[in-house]
Amino acid sequence: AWLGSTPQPAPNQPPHIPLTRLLWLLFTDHRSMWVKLGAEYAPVAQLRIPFFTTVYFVFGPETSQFYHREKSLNFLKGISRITGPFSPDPESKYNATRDIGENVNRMLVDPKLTAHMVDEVKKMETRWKDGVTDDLFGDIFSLVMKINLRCVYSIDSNTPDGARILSLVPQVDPEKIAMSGRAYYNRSAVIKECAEIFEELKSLFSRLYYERAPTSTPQTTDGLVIMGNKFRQPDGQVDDFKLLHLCWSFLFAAQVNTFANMSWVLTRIAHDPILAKRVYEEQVAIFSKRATPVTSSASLRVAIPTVQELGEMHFLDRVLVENIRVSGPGVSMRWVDSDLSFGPYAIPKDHMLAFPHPAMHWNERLYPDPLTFDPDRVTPYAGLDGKESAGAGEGGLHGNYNSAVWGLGRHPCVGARFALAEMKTVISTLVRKYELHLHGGQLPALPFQMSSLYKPKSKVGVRFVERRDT
Ligand code: HEM
Repeated sequence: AWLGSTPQPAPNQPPHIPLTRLLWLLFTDHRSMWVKLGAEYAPVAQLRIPFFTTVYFVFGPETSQFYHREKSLNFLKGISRITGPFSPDPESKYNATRDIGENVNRMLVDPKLTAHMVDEVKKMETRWKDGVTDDLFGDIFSLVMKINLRCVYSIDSNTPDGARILSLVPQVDPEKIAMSGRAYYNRSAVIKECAEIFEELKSLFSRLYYERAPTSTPQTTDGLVIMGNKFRQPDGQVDDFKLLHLCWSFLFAAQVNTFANMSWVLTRIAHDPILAKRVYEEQVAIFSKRATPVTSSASLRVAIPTVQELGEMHFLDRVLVENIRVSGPGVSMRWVDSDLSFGPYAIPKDHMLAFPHPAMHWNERLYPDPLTFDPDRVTPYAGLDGKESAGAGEGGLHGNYNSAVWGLGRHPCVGARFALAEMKTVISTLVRKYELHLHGGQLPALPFQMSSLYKPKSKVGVRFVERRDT
């Protein structure tokens, strides 16, 4: 009955989306699915998903402030309904968000941060044969994980422990698991495998902590030691579960979108010579402003950007953010903790409430020609309802309720500044040294995915041709 029929909603209940309608759009036109459903059902609709729950959807910019600011919408419970069984903490008892923010934002004042990142880029380059990678997204995936382990937890991926962590973490990447068929038809086996990996990771992280803690000073910048100290219990032992949970949540949160966005932007640069020229020219302009200007091609190829210089890369900023907007098919989820209303509609507690990003980010009245990548776009502060965006005038990454690329309101991305620093350092380093050429010349096709940023189905090859002295 759930598949075929559309129940009549109670008077104050929003309309039902027939599951067949959603499935039809999914298979025939997944890119415009949320935009079409938004056009048909905005502002609120419900969908009964067999064996799961009823999900209420709010669509578009008119609902953005309500969704992002409402106190009784539970972010952690929302995530844990999807990925919880495959996480170290199925009941989401420990909220690692604040600790993650504290950990990564502290790194931004480390003067060696960008040098460490550039060093990891160099190691990646040595693995390319004749400057060619046939799997850009794969290479960037491991680059980002290596940078994050090294910069935040001082774990070198070339050590046996680092290499082991690097091989284990992708196996418990909840996004990958949620997109794999096995998570549904062989659920208990997948949960058991995850639990075994979490046990091994827990011992690894705690052992590294105990090895380092005795010789560390109060000024240490080693995030693993700082966090371990924080989780020290009165008996001197570290709460190793919290340490594991934090390390895993951080590695996952810092990985999925950062690596995908960095890879997409490099792919676009390799595909579009005009974009490549604009990105490169901004780099030239920024480095020529140094007290000792970096002007020769040879010195430009090896210069290491400072965090302050990264902040001046405004064009690259717009490229990165525009790419998240275009490449994000994802749906944000919250658990409804207490009964809510939106306009005439009642949204009962103990259900899921979802905000499909495309219904706002690909809304053509807000973003004309929405699927076209255009870094010169300006996102209006006033919504389609004519009302000013809640954050109007505040500025910052989370100030405009028409743009949720970095999250908004009660749950903004705590790693946004770190992610930008990392993406800009890597892209700046590669673009100053190389001209990029995309194999086949075509942007990769986009498969159906529920992930927050698309990952292409097939591998993306890029040739990095070293720039010559001019
Ligand atoms: C391109 C890279 C990134 C993008 C596009 C991105 C995007 C987002 C978005 C849209 C949200 C809000 C989700 C929602 O409302 O449901 C979010 C939350 C979050 N992000 Fe990011 N993120 C990125 C990188 C990072 C990094 C590098 C870290 C950590 C180092 C991080 C940590 C987090 C955390 C912990 C939250 C949850 C915040 C909370 O509990 O309120 N993110 N991110």
